[in-house]
Amino acid sequence: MLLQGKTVLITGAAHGIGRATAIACAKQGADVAINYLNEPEAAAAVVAEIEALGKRAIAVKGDVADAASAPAFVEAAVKAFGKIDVFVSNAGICPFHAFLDMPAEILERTMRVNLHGAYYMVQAAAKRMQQQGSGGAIVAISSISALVGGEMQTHYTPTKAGVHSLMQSCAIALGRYGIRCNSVLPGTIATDINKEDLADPAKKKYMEGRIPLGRLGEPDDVAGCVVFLASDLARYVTGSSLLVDGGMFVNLQ
Ligand SMILES: NC(=O)C1=CN([C@@H]2O[C@H](COP(=O)(O)OP(=O)(O)OC[C@H]3O[C@@H](n4cnc5c(N)ncnc54)[C@H](O)[C@@H]3O)[C@@H](O)[C@H]2O)C=CC1
Ligand SMILES: C[C@H](O)[C@@H]1OC(=O)[C@H](O)[C@@H]1O
Repeated sequence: MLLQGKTVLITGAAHGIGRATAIACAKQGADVAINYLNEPEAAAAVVAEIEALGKRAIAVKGDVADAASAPAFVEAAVKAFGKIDVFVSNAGICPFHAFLDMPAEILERTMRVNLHGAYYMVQAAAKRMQQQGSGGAIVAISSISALVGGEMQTHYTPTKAGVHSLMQSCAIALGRYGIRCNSVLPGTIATDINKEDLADPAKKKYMEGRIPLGRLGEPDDVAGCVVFLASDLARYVTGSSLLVDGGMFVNLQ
């Protein structure tokens, strides 16, 4: 088991990639604390699924855009499990919208959730890891969108570039404490975040056609890569990023 005896915290883990990662970590022996925004039933179902695997789990409500939610999440996990070993910053939104008439509130909310939220959470987790004195692993879910643009994502892609950059800088700031920081860059993974966008069959077919492996990603495709970066198999990996996109990025022609 790659995470036996570890405590893992994951933001935005009631659904999608966060949920799959929470369950994958438990399957590898971890106790798991999940943060959720406003889906108490879905969060409770994740907790139940982890407990059925014989591991401990808690769900903590909080909006990652609220700076106070970060220390509250970390404290709740420490109270339940005594320590934290791995932190996964996953919560994110992508309300597709055109650039020229982008409402300020959509821009600002996207920045606050995706970038400020990641910053507050990673900082709170790192503080605790530094106090514990036994290192740790931080993995942030960035995106292929850190590297390429999106017409309806002008507010979103900069946040994902920011998260990727945050991990690079944190790798330097936290390396002396044995805390590794890496990012995962998913391509197009079928989840609630893009359900509406991919409901258009032409758009879905176009996206699939751009992927050499021939299919959209599934949350579990990303979860396995997070487990790897969180585990001691990746003990000399920090400041790095892992594209998990079925080859979409390299498919020019
Ligand atoms: N699905 C995809 O194609 C890709 C997703 N990503 C990233 O993966 C991460 C997870 O997204 P998915 O699982 O795809 O979508 P999802 O919509 O299934 O999950 C996102 C989760 O974040 C939570 N969340 C949203 N705002 C929050 C807030 N303010 N505080 C706490 N939780 C909040 C939601 O409640 C939800 O449970 C996001 O950061 C997204 O940007 C990156 C690349 C591709
Ligand atoms: C939500 C989009 O389908 C998804 O999000 C990302 O980060 C990828 O770039 C995809 O565009």
